[in-house]
Amino acid sequence: MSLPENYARERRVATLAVQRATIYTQKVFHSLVKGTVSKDDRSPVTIGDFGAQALVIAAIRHNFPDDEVAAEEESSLLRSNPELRDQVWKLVSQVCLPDAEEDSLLGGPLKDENAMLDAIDAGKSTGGNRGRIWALDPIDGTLGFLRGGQYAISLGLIQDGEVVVGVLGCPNLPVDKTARVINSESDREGQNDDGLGAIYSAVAGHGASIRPLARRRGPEEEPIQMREPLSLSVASFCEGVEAAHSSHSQQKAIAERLGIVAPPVRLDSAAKYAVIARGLADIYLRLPRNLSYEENFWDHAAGYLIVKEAGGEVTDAMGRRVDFGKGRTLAANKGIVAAPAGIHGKVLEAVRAVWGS
Ligand SMILES: Nc1ncnc2c1ncn2[C@@H]1O[C@H](COP(=O)(O)OS(=O)(=O)O)[C@@H](OP(=O)(O)O)[C@H]1O
Ligand SMILES: [Mg+2]
Ligand SMILES: [Mg+2]
Ligand SMILES: [Mg+2]
Repeated sequence: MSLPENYARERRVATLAVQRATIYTQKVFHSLVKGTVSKDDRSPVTIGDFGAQALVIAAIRHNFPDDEVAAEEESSLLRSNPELRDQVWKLVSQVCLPDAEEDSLLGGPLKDENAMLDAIDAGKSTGGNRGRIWALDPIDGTLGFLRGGQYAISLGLIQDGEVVVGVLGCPNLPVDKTARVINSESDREGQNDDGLGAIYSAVAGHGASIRPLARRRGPEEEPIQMREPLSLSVASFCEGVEAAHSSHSQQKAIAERLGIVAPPVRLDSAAKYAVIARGLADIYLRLPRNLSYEENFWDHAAGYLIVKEAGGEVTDAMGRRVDFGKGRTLAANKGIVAAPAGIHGKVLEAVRAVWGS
């Protein structure tokens, strides 16, 4: 089989599929704000996850019918709950891209509820290190999504165990690299939402780029590059919000050891990868508190490639290469350390001193 040189078609389809799914999740979020969807239970998350997964997988299957997809959700809850299913379908059936030609590239609207359920269930690949497998998280950072903070639609193409295409839709990240990163609805006060929403993408060996989410037509892609901080004393790091997912105290000790003085930027989801790739912060630390936890590979595939292609290095917390060919989880790895290539070694030394033993 001859390999496509730069995966241009894969990147284009993935970017548009992620754009369509973000339009959908924003619709869900607004119906949540308006009160048409209740915030008390998990339904907004569920409606968001299921619909976004259906929209992305339908687009992939339309364009690459021989590829496998491994995605977070499956449809049994929707099949047994007609009311929820109707809510999802009502929103899914309204979503299209602003540009008709681009929308038809994705296969146009989904046909009916059954097509939606089938698309959701086409995400059951078990992963592995052979062939082409798309890893999809339809909403990563579900808690951030609910809060009106950061969440991401994360889509990566893994070929023979290597990530070759990565796309991250980040509806609540600024396009402008000097803007503030919000992480809740209340952070937005006084801020103009117009500049929010970016899609990051990367192809192995071909760099990473950003484009605004809301652009109507044309590429408007801009290459991105990480900052190489002149000294660690001016660097900043980002970490997750949930103290159960990573050790804030150990991450603080590592930052102190490195001479980092700025407080951590805390945000949910794979948007953390986008934030360092864009130069809004420098280092992403995810040191597990629970050593038996295996990271889902869809939480990392896209972000990993975007950071690498923006000039970064990404390993696990023990300095090992991140292995995406082990199934639906990163079974051979623990935690994540992502930093500009020039300082990654130093960061790892500090991680080893504080955590490695
Ligand atoms: N115990 C534990 N340790 C590490 N990671 C876990 C754990 N439990 C869940 N998850 C996964 O975390 C995903 C959300 O990651 P975040 O980076 O947004 O979380 S955090 O902000 O760091 O707290 C989240 O993804 P989503 O479910 O898509 O939101 C989970 O896949
Ligand atoms: Mg996730
Ligand atoms: Mg998810
Ligand atoms: Mg989840």
